[in-house]
Amino acid sequence: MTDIAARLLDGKALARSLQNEYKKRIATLEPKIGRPPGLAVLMVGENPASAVYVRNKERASSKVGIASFGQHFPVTVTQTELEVAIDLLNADDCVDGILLQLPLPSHLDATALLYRIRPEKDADGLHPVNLGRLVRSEPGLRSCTPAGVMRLLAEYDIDPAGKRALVVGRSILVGKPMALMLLEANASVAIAHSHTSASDLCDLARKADILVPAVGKAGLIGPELVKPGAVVVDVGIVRVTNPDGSHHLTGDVDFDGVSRVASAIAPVPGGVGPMTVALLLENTITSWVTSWERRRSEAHAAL
Ligand SMILES: NC(=O)C1=CN([C@@H]2O[C@H](COP(=O)(O)OP(=O)(O)OC[C@H]3O[C@@H](n4cnc5c(N)ncnc54)[C@H](OP(=O)(O)O)[C@@H]3O)[C@@H](O)[C@H]2O)C=CC1
Ligand SMILES: Nc1nc(=O)c2c([nH]1)NC[C@@H]1CN(c3ccc(C(=O)N[C@@H](CCC(=O)O)C(=O)O)cc3)C=[N+]21
Repeated sequence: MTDIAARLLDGKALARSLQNEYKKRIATLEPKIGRPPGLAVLMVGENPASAVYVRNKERASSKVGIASFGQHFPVTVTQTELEVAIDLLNADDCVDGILLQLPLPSHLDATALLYRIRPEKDADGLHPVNLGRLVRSEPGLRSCTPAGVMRLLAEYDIDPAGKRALVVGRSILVGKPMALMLLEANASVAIAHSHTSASDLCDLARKADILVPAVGKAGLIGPELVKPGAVVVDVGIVRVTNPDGSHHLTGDVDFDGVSRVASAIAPVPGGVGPMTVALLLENTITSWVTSWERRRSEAHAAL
């Protein structure tokens, strides 16, 4: 095996510097706008990956000066109760971003709820209007995780143009928008999923210059699936129970093995996760500024 010491794609450090920029931007604009940006997170029940996300989001929001409007519902919450919560947040002028934590318990219709969020407040970029804009390569609010991956690649001067990319996973939250963003950046993109045979996954992965696993299965990607010199961006988040009952987070990638083959690797934790949080803050700030500009131009038009 070629022994290459892979570069670490340090999402944690990049997210920290982005947060410092956001903090300055908010401090400059808040006196003009007259209120801080507001982000509302709706979470239902207990999900370990969501709990990590919610905790990190709240910490980062308070650090940069975004007001949090978190609401945590029990698993027994009804569709109507969530609809009412979304309607109130849609109408609340202090709320710029609304995020509905996924997955939801199976008695709830996640799609209907995502469609109910006003597209201008869709901090997660999951409303069909925003997904449609992405398909068309138009500006709009974009899914935070794939947008975070693209920002991380750019930071390390990794240009997907002309490269072969493989995205493993095809969810609306990560896999599909990830593939579209890599395509927009002129990569030749393939997508693998649960119906892809093990041998096809192996063939596709070993050809990929950029490999983005987004599945949630620890150890799915070992060194035998990685082209020497490839860039590997691990999106998966898996909570593993240690023998002593404590927990740690890992991704889809066998980090030790793959980092000997890849030229660059984004680890879990410390890679894509913090970038997701950063891009969520960025989307919220974008909505805050856009809604202020819209209101200002409406006020001018009324004069
Ligand atoms: N780092 C971060 O910021 C974030 C991390 N995550 C993590 O990323 C992972 C994926 O999240 P999400 O997309 O929401 O999850 P989903 O469960 O919605 O999607 C998983 C995808 O993986 C595919 N899949 C399942 N098993 C295999 C397999 N053996 N081989 C190839 N593909 C497979 C599924 O295929 P099919 O469509 O056929 O079912 C599906 O498309 C999770 O671990 C999640 O916690 C999620 C969001 C943000
Ligand atoms: N509508 C919706 N949008 C999401 O984006 C979404 C979601 N639902 N449901 C759950 C998943 C999971 N997810 C994570 C984001 C960041 C970290 C994160 O900050 N990870 C740190 C963890 C550090 C620590 O250990 O605290 C890291 O990887 O370094 C984790 C998980 C977003 N998700």
